This record gives sequence, C-alpha cells and structure tokens, in this order.
Amino acid sequence: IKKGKLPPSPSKLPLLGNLHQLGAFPHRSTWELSKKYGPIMLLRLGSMPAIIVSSAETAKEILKTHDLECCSRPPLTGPKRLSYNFQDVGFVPYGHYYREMRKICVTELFSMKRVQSFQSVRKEEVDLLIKSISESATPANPVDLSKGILSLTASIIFRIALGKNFQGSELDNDKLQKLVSEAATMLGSFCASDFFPYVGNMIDWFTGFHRRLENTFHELDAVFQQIIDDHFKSGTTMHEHNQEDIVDVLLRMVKDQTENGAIHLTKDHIKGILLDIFVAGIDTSAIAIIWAMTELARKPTAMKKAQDEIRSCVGNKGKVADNDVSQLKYLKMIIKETLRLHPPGPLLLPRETASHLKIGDYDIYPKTRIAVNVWAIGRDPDIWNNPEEFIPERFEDGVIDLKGQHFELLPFGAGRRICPGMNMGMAVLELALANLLYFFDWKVPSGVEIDMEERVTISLGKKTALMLVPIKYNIGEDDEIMHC
Ligand code: HEM
Repeated sequence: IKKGKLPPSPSKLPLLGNLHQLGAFPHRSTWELSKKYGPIMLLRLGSMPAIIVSSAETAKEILKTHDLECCSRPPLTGPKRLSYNFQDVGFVPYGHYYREMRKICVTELFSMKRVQSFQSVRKEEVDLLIKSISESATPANPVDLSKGILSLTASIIFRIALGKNFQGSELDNDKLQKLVSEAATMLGSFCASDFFPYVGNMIDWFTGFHRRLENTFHELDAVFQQIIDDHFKSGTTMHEHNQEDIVDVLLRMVKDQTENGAIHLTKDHIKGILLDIFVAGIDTSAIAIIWAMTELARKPTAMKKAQDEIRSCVGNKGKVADNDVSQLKYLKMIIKETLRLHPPGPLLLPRETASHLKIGDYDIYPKTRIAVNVWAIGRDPDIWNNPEEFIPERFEDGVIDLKGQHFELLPFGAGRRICPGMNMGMAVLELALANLLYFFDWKVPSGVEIDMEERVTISLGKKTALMLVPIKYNIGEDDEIMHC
C-alpha cells in the first residue's frame, strides 16, 4: 500500500474503480467530477491509477515543473500494435529512442523550412476545394463542408507525407481516409487489457476488439508497404514538383544511417511515423476548421468582421496567399477562440509518470496515468469571462499564444511532448479558413439549427456534418487593398 497523501478521489466500485463514471465523453464527465474533487484528482480506472488535471496551475505543474517525470506514455494495446510496437514518436514511452526520433521530427520532418516547402501543395489543394464549392454553389444548395474540409486536410497530408494524392487511383483518397479514420477509432476505443491486466485480454478477444485491431493493422501495413515500394521504384526525382516528401526523407535516413545519431532506422519506423502523421495530422486540422466555421455560422457578426478584414486586406487579388495570412489579426483570434472551446485533443494524449513526484501536498506515484483536461481549462470561469460564449475579441491584446507557454490555452499541449506538427497544422488551418471566408458568404440553410454534438475518437470532432449554403462573393475590379 502506497503511503503519503493522495489527491482526492470519488468513491469507487469494486473492480471497476471509477471506470463507470467516465461515460462516452470523458472530457465532460471528468470536468463535472473536478468541480467536486478539485483540479487534481485521482481516479482508479479498473486497476490503473490515473490523475486528471483540470486547472491552468496544475497543468503547469505537470507539463512544465514536472515535465520530465510526466512525459512518458502508457504502453496501451491499440497504440502498441498500430505503431509497430512503439516504433513511432507519438505513442512511444519516453527514453533514448524517443528523444532521437523527436529530434528527427523537429529538425527534419516538421521543421519551419519543411512547412514552407509545402506552400504550393496547400495552395493547390485549397484552390481545388474553393473550385468545387464554387461549382456547386447555388442559393438553394447547402454543401457538406465537413466532407470537403476533411478531404482537403487528407489530400494535403497525403501529398506532404507520400508525395501524391490518391484521387482516382486504385487506392483512392476515400479508402485511405476511411482506413485512417478506423485507426483513429481503434486508438480511442475502450480496450479492457489497458485497465484489467489479467482478464482484460480475454475480454478483448470476446468483444472482438483484438480481431478488429488486427484487421486495421494488416490493412494499414499493406498500404504502407505499397507506398514504400512505390518510392523505391520511382526514386525522389519522379515526385511532384521534384520535391522530397516525408517518406523520401525517412528512406534517405534508412539508407544513410550515419545521419540518425544513435538509432537504427528501419522500414517499420517509417510505417510507425506514417501512422502518427495520418492520425495526428488529418483529423485534428479538419476538426479545427469545421468547428471554426460552425461557430462563425452561429455568430454572423464575427463571420462578417473576419470577412471584412480578409477582403479589405486581400482586395481583388483573387485569393488569399500564405503571406497575407500574417496580417489577419482577427482570423488568428478566431482560431484561438475555436481551439479554446473545441481543442481537437481535449485530454491531450495520455501520459504516464516515470517516478514519484509531489504536486503541492499530494504524492503521485510512478506508472500513474495522466490526463490533462485542456477542454475543461478552456472553460474555467476563473480564467475566462462567459466561458461558453464564442468571443474572439477576448484575444485582442495578443498576449496569449498557442505555443505551450500559456497554460490556460493548450490545444497543442506543452513541454517535451508538445505537438511537433503545430506549424504544419496552423498553416493549413489559417489558409483554408481565410480562403473559405474570402470567396463566400455563408448562410445556415433556412429552418435548420446547427447542432453542436461531439464525436469522440482519438480526437473530438463535430458529430454531424456541417451543411452551409455558400454564396459567392463578388470580387470586384475596384475592391481595393485597404490596409495590408
Ligand atoms: C490543429 C492541428 C493539430 C492539433 C490541435 C494537434 C494537437 C496535438 C496534441 C494535443 C498532441 C499531444 C500533446 C501532448 O501529449 O502533450 C499532439 C501530438 C502530436 N502531434 Fe499534433 N496536432 C495538430 C496537428 C498535427 C499535425 C499536422 C501533425 C503532423 C503532420 C501532428 C503530429 C503530432 C505528433 C507526431 C504528436 C506526438 C508528439 C509526441 O508525443 O512527442 N499534429 N498534437
């Protein structure tokens, strides 16, 4: 029995502990519990201890003061299988391999230079989305924006990672997107082995979890293998725009092992990283754009203000480019406000303590799981006025940024495990939103009330499709550039 003072806990059931209290929306249920038990509470999930952190101060303790003790990941069943036994970066427990792999991600795969080098990919794909919406835009015809936005972010990530988009080929984008979505569902699904070490495995065979996980793994593996084989066949110079994609970079590193410091990279590492990029990069950016458009559709004054800013900045140039975006202050406030209310990873990715630590008076023991409820922190009435309301102006003074230094707003996490794809994600988010708002006025179909229901997988999206009516904005010859 552990000695010391433990954080407060709700009462538990035998065997289940507090598992039954999580429900379908753990970010909401733990938020409710935290109102009674405080910003750091201890739950027992089956036989696993877990602390839930729900205030900016306690998040800072975990993600900054005690980051080193708290930056491992629990070895969960779904992530373990799909990441080729943790040969990735996002799910692997902390250690030497993680540090080396993270270095490769930050300096090679997702660096600012790399983000800039994919500028033309983002532009072409956003142009295609705008074109397809323009073609179907009539005053009576709502478009499925969720579908369009998801295929935009999927196409961008496929092209960045693999050098091409699969539209029209045997493995088309929709098929690959469905496979990625199944992987995200498996990563977010209940898996008994993760809570009941002895009997859990049997339960997972009985419920079909293992079979479904194996199927997903084998289908993804076949795709990854085909992608790698294709890269070997074609060589880098055959790709679009003669540009190195992420698989090229990794294959180059596999060939020239001296580049990788102390780790030996194999094809399974490439596959593990591809898994991370697909599940971490496609849905998250799409979800954020969809929620932003949803909130703006519900708040026409904010939509109009954003459009006025964009249109007066861009004038009759005919599209918003990457370099216009830096001027769009209100758009940036909209993005912060969207990520405050709808962080795509509401509890971040699960962490695990590597050693004993103390937070205030409380003792936290090794191998305790940690969830940081950034969704609840974004709604904390001690930090935010009218927390449930969408008010982009609250970020007017520009003090709070998204880089993990302001613990009241942590959609990308903080500390050693902060999202390494933040710049990549933000570049897509800003460009897509700016163009959607520049080219169209958006109306809610008459008689429809936009619903805000959520859908939980490994991320938190909008459950039902966002259907809006696009009305083409007339970009006149005399639309002058006002203040860019
Ligand atoms: C709006 C877009 C995005 C959001 C909101 C987001 C959010 C997050 C969050 C909350 C985490 C967990 C941080 C933690 O555990 O403390 C994370 C991790 C990660 N993200 Fe993102 N992400 C986005 C886009 C991307 C993109 C575009 C990529 C890659 C192309 C990416 C790659 C990763 C990876 C590899 C990790 C694991 C990092 C690690 O464990 O060291 N993300 N992201």
